[in-house]
Amino acid sequence: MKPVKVGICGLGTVGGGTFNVLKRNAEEIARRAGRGIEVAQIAARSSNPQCDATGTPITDDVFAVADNPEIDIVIELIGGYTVARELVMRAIDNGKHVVTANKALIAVHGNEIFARASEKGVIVAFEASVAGGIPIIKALREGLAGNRINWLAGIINGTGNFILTEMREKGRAFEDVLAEAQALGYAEADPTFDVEGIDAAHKLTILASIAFGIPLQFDKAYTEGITRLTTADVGYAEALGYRIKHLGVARSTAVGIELRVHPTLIPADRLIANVNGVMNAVMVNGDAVGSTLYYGAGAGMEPTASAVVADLVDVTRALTTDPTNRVPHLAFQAEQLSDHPVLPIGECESAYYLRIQAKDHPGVLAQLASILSERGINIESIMQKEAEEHDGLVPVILLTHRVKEQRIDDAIAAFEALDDVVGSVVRIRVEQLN
Ligand SMILES: NC(=O)C1=CN([C@@H]2O[C@H](COP(=O)(O)OP(=O)(O)OC[C@H]3O[C@@H](n4cnc5c(N)ncnc54)[C@H](O)[C@@H]3O)[C@@H](O)[C@H]2O)C=CC1
Ligand SMILES: N[C@@H](CC=O)C(=O)O
Ligand code: NA
Repeated sequence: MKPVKVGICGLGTVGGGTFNVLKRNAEEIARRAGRGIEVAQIAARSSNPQCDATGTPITDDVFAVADNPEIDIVIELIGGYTVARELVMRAIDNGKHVVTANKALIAVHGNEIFARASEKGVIVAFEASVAGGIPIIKALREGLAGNRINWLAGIINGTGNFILTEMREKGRAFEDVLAEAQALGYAEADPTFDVEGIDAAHKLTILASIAFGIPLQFDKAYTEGITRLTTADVGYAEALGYRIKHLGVARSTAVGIELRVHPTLIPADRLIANVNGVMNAVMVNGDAVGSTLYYGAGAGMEPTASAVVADLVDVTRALTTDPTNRVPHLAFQAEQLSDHPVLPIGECESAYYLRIQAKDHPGVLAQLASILSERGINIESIMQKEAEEHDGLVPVILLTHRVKEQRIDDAIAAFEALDDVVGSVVRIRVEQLN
């Protein structure tokens, strides 16, 4: 059988990795796909020193790939929402299948893209868009298809986890580690997407749709990054037996779906609390299977290429078998997506770590405790440190039981109104992830 012809758009970290893996493992890949996969054209603005593409036709126009009648599958690896969207739509309109690593594109324009792909009878595959090399989309769509998914929680930004790990283990400065993550090809073109949680929110949006059968709703995701975390809070969390990780959490409740990305305290003995560096991990809890955990490299040249190539193999197989019997884009049949609402953050429930800077006066603790008890918030533990010599302020650290976020917001406002409390209260969510 003749090889499937693919075009790579964007020859950066992931594009270069994809070319290299396709070339190095060509024989193995053809044995799995049932036919060869040949890169017939590349669109790139410049060459990539980590990838020798000599002999493959190169253009600087990505639309030339989408319009190339020889090409069966367009691989979008340029990133961004604008040109990438036009490119993918053009490829679909031309009847081509698409493989992309672009979570921003899928989270924001996926509903439109999938509708057009279904109309045209083509596949859009995006395994590399979430958690890099971990086959989490395949696991959710296929491996867990018998379950009602209760919740999922993941470390889904490699750059952010790399920064937190290096800061905690080696005391390195934030900016210094971020620059290294960029040099290693982990970071987004705009690294504020990584450190402000936007990239993780893109990925969480995709996972939640596949887990719960809801349309993609990135605009409803609550997003908080890692830039406001302090080493003091990392230390206090450890003293209480927790690690702080940047998590994406999606939970199905009777009234709606929680969709939130934020730093989170996790008990230090959980496997996911020990996922370090660029590694990602996603826990998925299903009613039949219980809790499961998926772990692997969340970013980088070849780990991400691994997922891109797996999608190419899937599409190639689908081309040679019954094209009407495909796994739906969001795991549920398009006409079966549910309108179960995504909840505003105030309606979401979790436990909380609170750090309050209090004046060293008797009775402060009693005031704090009564504010919580008046609002029906139970205290799990309380820790009061020595007064800091330079300002005489006492850090008071409280862990609460689970409660709706709006009640904690209300308690924090009452704390901050006390004469004996100075500055803003630090609030970090806590998840047990059992
Ligand atoms: N780097 C990583 O570890 C991962 C990246 N991704 C996603 O993969 C995509 C690509 O990311 P990277 O390879 O890291 O980015 P990159 O910046 O290394 O590569 C993108 C390449 O596309 C080229 N490009 C951009 N616009 C173009 C245009 N209009 N015409 C021709 N070439 C164009 C750029 O010159 C660059 O060489 C993004 O959507 C990113 O979010 C997903 C998972 C992991
Ligand atoms: N910038 C992203 C790349 C992979 O999706 C990350 O750091 O996780
Ligand atoms: Na993946």
